[in-house]
Amino acid sequence: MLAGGVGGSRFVRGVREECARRWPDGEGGTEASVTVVVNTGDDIWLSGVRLMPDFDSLLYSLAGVNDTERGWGRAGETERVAAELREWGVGWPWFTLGDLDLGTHLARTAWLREGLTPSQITERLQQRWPLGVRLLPATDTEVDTHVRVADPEASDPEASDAETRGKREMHFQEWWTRYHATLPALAFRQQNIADARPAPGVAEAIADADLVLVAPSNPVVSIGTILAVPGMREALAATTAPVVGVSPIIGGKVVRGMADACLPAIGVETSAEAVGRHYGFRRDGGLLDAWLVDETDAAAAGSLTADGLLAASAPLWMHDLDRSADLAGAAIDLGTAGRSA
Ligand SMILES: C[C@H](OP(=O)(O)O)C(=O)O
Repeated sequence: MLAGGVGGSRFVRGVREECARRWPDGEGGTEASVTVVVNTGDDIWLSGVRLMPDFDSLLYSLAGVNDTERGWGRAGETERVAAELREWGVGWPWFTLGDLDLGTHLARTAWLREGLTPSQITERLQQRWPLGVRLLPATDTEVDTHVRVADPEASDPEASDAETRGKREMHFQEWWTRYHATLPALAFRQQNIADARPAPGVAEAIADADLVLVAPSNPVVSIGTILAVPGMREALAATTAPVVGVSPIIGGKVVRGMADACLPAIGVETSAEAVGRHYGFRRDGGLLDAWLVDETDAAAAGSLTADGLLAASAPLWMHDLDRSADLAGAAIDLGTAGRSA
């Protein structure tokens, strides 16, 4: 499965639940083996520590130690260290690091300093709780996403170059957290992306899969970053497993997050059909064998089907674990249909 952290967590928990329903192993787990290839484009160095927000969201959520009310971070979190950092003028005052969360970042940074790779570290972090799925970072290379934004205040009177006037670039986390994606995004750029390779185990997991699911995550900064890693698209094109995507857009609106602020930068409309066509179908050299949209977007599925593509509709709202599992079941069924088609 390919996933980001927010929509990704809910969907992955649904997949784990649905696998336990369909293929129980008698101990409350499942015989199915689920591997999640996690977006690393949101990662950042901040206050001297390495953050991997999507990986940590998945880790905390699958472990059941996440803050379900805020939708991010650890349950029972305190912010004493963040208050001290603010006094020292270290880090970003608008980006609060919780104390428990900082423990994870400190451990990760200590292991990085010891020479471990991000995939070795994520493996270590997963040993603390039985997650029931395996999480792999998409790549071990630091591919932090930067956003080029339109900002009239960035006008540098000295700048003679129309290309740079009224524009500036910032880390994705600053755009997302400080500006809540309100500065119009012109482009997204992942640092070092040309030198990146899929992390160890990623290409093998895709090659050996019976089914590949694309979570209803942000198509630009989460799934888009995973797909931008050189070698990833080739691995997905080569697998014999059906690739089934789930739309992150319902009725022309984002389910959560701010994908609608990202899609215009890549010239894609905020609609279930447009995102499906943007991923493209394997028949035409794209990503998908099948695309799952919400029932309210049944017309989009009809329009894709009329073009000879496999698409279906099902309830996509993941209000609770049961509904997330039902959605995962619909995606698995669509994959089975894709395989026999
Ligand atoms: C909702 C979506 O979640 P993610 O891509 O982190 O899974 C997003 O943040 O736009």
